[in-house]
Amino acid sequence: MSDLPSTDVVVVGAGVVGAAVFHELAARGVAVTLVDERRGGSGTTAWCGGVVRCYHDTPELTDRALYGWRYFHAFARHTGFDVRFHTCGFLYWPSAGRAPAARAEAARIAAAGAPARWLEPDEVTRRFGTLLHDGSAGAVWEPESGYLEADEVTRAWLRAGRRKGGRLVEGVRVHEPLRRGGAVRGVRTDAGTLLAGTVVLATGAWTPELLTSWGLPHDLWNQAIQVDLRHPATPPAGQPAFMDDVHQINGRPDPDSGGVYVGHPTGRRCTAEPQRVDPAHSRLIERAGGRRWRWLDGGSGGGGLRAAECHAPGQGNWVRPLPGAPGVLLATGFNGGGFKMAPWTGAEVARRITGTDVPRPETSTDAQHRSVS
Ligand SMILES: NCCCC(=O)O
Repeated sequence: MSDLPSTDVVVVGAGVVGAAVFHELAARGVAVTLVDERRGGSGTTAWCGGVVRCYHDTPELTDRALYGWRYFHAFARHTGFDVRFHTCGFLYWPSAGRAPAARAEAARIAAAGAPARWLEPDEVTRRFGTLLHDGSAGAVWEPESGYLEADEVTRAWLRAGRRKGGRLVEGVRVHEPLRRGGAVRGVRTDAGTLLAGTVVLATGAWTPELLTSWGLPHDLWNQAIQVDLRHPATPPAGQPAFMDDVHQINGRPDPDSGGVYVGHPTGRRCTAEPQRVDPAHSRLIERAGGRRWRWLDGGSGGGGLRAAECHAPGQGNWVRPLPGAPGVLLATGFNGGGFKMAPWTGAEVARRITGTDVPRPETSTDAQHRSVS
């Protein structure tokens, strides 16, 4: 007996990744049900900075991110809903010794149709010098990258997925897998059983404890992330989103408040529950960030976020079957970068379930994106 209507695919977790998978499957005519114990988008996604950039240290991850970059630039065409892509630009400083590889990867990104190029140190200083303390290293510059509001994107995917026939079940907890003949064929929930051909776990930071409670071995873990909202004395005009492997900081502007989000890795393992901002870590953020950005000298703090990210070994990005649990697909372990990978994840899950490739998303402005400003 099924207490919720049976479905081809049940997706567990209505964060940004689960919502992307839900929409992609529904758009492709798959009967899909998305279940979350909370309102969709109200978990870790509610705290997500929504940065979308192309550059990564490996071509495989860059290509996945490029897929997302193109998709987000054509979000309305894919979903029917308009969500603004804030193209504040993205600046990436590689760690010492990686500059030649970063320069080559920027050229590869540009050849793939997304504006990106290597800026020599004097050009970094010329463009961003009023903002910088340390502009001495070269950097990758992506003028058409930036961020989207993750909660808006998630709710748009959920609405679009429902309009395309997907079923969204919020406020219902998934307890355990339903096993039939050696495979997982659904889940038991607060609302009864839900039979499904495939179970997709898009459970983010809840994945490690979920798998442990299901008795399934895994090597995923959660790491605490802290990102502070800083309010410079003078709002920094022209502030790009950034990732800095020299000083170990990342962030993006927040025009609504005139501030800038700045994060610095905590390196600490944690449970899935959101935490309060740790003032000791805020001091580390201020110190590390102040080595790069001049505006961190003055100004004030304005809160921030401290939450858990699900990490996987190696380069992460686990969109794959779960060993020992036929019928289960994992879509997690993005090591903090799940937002920009969500479109690729939706396409990859759809490919694995339907056995067909998903065409690369084209933006209406692909051609004009070939030249770098
Ligand atoms: N956790 C923030 C990472 C952002 C990014 O990967 O671009």
